Amino acid sequence: PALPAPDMEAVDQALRNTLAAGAPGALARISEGGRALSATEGVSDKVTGAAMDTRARFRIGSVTKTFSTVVLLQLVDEKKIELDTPVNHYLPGLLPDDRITVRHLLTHRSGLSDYTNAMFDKTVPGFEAVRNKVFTYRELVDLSLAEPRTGEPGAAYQYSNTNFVVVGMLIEKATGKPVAKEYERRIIKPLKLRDTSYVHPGTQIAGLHTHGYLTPDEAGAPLVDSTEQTVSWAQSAGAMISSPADLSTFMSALVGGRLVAPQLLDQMLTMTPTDAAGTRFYGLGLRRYDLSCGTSVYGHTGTVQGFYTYAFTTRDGRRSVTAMANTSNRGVANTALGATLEGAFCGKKPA
Ligand SMILES: C[C@@H](NC(=O)[C@@H](C)NC(=O)CCCC[C@H](NC(=O)C[NH3+])C(=O)[O-])C(=O)O
Repeated sequence: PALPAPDMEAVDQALRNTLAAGAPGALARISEGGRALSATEGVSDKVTGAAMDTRARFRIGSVTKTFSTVVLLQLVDEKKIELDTPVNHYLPGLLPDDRITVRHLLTHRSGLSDYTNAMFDKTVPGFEAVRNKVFTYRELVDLSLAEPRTGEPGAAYQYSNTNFVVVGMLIEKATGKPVAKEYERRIIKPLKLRDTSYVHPGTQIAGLHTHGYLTPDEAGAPLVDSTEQTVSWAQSAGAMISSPADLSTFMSALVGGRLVAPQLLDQMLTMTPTDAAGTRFYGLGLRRYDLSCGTSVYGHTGTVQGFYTYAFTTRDGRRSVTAMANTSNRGVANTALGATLEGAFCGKKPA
């Protein structure tokens, strides 16, 4: 069934609400049938006053997890990795439990704790301590293994960046190549994603880009320009750079079967609920949101210092939406910005 036309007034109101909540800027870009509708509010650079621009690049945070999942599932299709094989079979001795499988990583059911909770317990000091640091994958995994596990393998969904750091290790072990090369040749080149790159440990966002501003824990404290960082604390769990158009191209190509084999896409789309209301789900490195109008959308969210992103598409990939606010922390952006999805996919609310 055709979707109702996007309600751009509602989308823009959601952006204005995001600014009222403290974001310097916010944007939404809706692509459908080769056309794009855009909405922007506020500034992408607090110093120059440059306006938010849907052509600009930015840090996509955990949307990176879906890119990493695509690469891993291509390796599964090539019989280099099996989903239900223990991780320690490929990376001997890495994890303290031989029962943790590759699938547990992609579904956040490994029980491995998320080292970023302690790392960023104090938001700005935590960020300043790591923004120029370069970690090895092993160092990040060791941070996690120093903490108690959150549960038995396979027992429950518990979001953890550690899972996708291990996914990066699996990709590099199976291919003998850095993940940057695998993203490039398996996704970025084939889809011609000209604004998408993985430049870890570089700290710059090349070309036209949005500045990100981290909101401190202390109410009223000045925002911190967090645009430049290595994102080495996240890497294959969150260090990708992209643009609204590229993310929409990626998400619609994914659900359209252009990136992973059909039976593996089916597994990626096999969801378990992650919220009490039963409207939020997680599959393999992919979220599903069930919107108020009954439409299910698929994609991922991303939180990296100074940037909050939603990148979602319909099941048939016909309509894709990228929304982004250039601040993060204290839920400043999430809720208000999330309302863009309702306007973009559900159209005008019934009177
Ligand atoms: C949940 C989210 N995950 C991600 O995008 C990953 C890469 N980011 C995080 O885990 C947040 C790290 C702290 C950010 C910092 N927060 C703090 O420092 C809190 N003390 C910030 O808000 O910028 C997702 O999937 O949407």
